[in-house]
Amino acid sequence: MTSEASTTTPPCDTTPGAARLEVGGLSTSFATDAGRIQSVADVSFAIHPGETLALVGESGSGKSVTSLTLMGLHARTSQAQVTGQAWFVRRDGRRVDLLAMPEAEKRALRGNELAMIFQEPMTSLNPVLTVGEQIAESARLHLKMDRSTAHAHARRMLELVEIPAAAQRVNEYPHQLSGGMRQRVMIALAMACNPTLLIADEPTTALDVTIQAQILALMGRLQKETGMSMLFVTHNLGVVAQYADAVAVMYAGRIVESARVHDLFARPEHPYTRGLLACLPGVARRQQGAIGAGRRKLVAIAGQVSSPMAPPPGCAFSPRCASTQPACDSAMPRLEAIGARRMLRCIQREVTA
Ligand SMILES: Nc1ncnc2c1ncn2[C@@H]1O[C@H](COP(=O)(O)OP(=O)(O)OP(=O)(O)O)[C@@H](O)[C@H]1O
Repeated sequence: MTSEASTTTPPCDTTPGAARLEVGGLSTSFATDAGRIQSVADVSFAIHPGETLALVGESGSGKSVTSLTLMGLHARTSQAQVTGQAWFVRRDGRRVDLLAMPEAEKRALRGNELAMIFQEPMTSLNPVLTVGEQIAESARLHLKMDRSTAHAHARRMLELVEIPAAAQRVNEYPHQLSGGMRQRVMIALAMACNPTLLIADEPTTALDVTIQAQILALMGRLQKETGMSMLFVTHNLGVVAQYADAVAVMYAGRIVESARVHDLFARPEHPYTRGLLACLPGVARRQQGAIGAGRRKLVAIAGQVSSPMAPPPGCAFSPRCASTQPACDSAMPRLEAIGARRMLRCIQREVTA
């Protein structure tokens, strides 16, 4: 652990009580044969009602671990150790800490007010139940519907996610559906109890580009209609530019920068964010009014992410940072508020300001 670990960042929202979810100083570590690894450290962000926060970062940066920690879905065998807070405003207005609540209470929230969809629906759909039975089961459990009302609800949900011939599909098994249809079923299942927060972990990555666009458009429409908030995990900044309201950039288990999407694309502050945006084709940047965006070539950031087993003593990005200086290697910079809904973890700004 680094010197910063003892001083965690408080929830980062500037208007207390306005957010649907306020995460503060969330850290998750796992026991492995080679020792305990810190997969996520001091993660803080806020999601407002009806808004989408995109969590972006390279593979292994801790996006999925953050989502699974919020849902309380780590396998028991992983011996996950979690600290921090995640204040969630329930439908009845009560503010509860997702990380501190008893498992039974959490189970009642999951699939109800709090739902999640994954990249590969086959891992979460039950292969031996029809898609209708799966949606109906959730409606019976959480909405206390009787059998026939729940079955009718399942069909309506399939219609809502624009599955053609829903009356017939409701009686089919997951393996009878295409990848895009299965992802729609996952969304129907997640939406069955009208969640107020949906966590979507790379929900379209496994699909081809046309189907991806359809699914993203569908999710955008459902969000508008229901007013739910969304945590959208992705490594695709083009998707962020088009669909998210706010964005938090993760690097090696930590948030390095967060902002409203337009602000981040127009004025990226962290050298890592600048590197990521340089990798983005001009069209997505222009959509967000990014300064000086042209038809850029895709550029990869040189170097590799440090191993979570052996993190560097200071800023984890320092070994790859073009503007690093000696102070960057002495202590992990803190995530600091630098404006309305803007956070930055970098000492460069203090030095150059
Ligand atoms: N159960 C576990 N036990 C040990 N290490 C884990 C466990 N789950 C995740 N990790 C490690 O935590 C780190 C973060 O993983 P995570 O899956 O959150 O990354 P990610 O940003 O979601 O990547 P991707 O985009 O590839 O899904 C990685 O180094 C991963 O190997």
